[in-house]
Amino acid sequence: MIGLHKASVRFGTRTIFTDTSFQVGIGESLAILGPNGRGKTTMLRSVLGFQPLSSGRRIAPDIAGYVPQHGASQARLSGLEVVTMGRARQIGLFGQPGEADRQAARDALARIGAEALAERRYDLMSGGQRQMVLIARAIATGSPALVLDEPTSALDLGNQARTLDLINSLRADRAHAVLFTTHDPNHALACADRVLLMMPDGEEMIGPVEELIQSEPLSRLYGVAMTWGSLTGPDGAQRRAILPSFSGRHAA
Ligand SMILES: Nc1ncnc2c1ncn2[C@@H]1O[C@H](COP(=O)(O)OP(=O)(O)OP(=O)(O)O)[C@@H](O)[C@H]1O
Repeated sequence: MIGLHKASVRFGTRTIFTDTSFQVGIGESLAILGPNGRGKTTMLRSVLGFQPLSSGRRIAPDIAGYVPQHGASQARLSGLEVVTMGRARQIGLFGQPGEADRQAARDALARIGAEALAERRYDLMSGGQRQMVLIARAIATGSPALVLDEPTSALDLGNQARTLDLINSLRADRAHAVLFTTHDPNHALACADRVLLMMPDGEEMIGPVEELIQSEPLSRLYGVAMTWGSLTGPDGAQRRAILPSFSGRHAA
């Protein structure tokens, strides 16, 4: 279980959120959406205990798997070594990673289809490659709570699909609670059970994906008209996607 209980964060006179409560249970995923600078990262950092609360409390296990928005480069470590760092709790303060830790790290890379990054230098990787390694590091922690800050922001479309599939498989395995932020409402449709909308006026709305991923609240959220479009999936089935008004402009 991961979340906040009547939590508030203020920076000086500026309130980011007030009296916010939500809980994500095992087997569930919750997506946070909101405009730039509204406070999504601050909310994740509050859940993780990195951001002190002005009031209220957080609900989280001792260790959570965390994928930050930007992965700082770490000198001369391989992808596998960075993922193995996720095993810190199992390794202990003065311990050395063993074969079981390295295998858990390899398994985590394989789970996201990033085995090829194991032997590459992390500090020389692209932003998207680092993001894949950090997702694997979060999985390798073995924590039941995963907190991902815009996990698909630097990824190409194939890796976005793999990451959304991964989040789906994590909630389907009934062993993880997943909390993530995104700027793409279709990613919430793809792999979230509930969403928390951080509205521009300071209000927060929380509810099932089917209720809140809708034209009216999303148009208010972003200040851009949002409409449904229909498309045919690879299996021939009809699907719906929610799109901003600029979609398809100048398309043939
Ligand atoms: N430690 C801090 N002290 C003061 N202000 C801060 C601090 N951390 C964040 N902020 C401010 O709080 C606001 C929310 O920032 P945050 O990074 O949480 O937004 P966000 O919704 O994740 O944005 P984006 O979508 O652009 O990533 C911003 O205006 C930011 O400058």
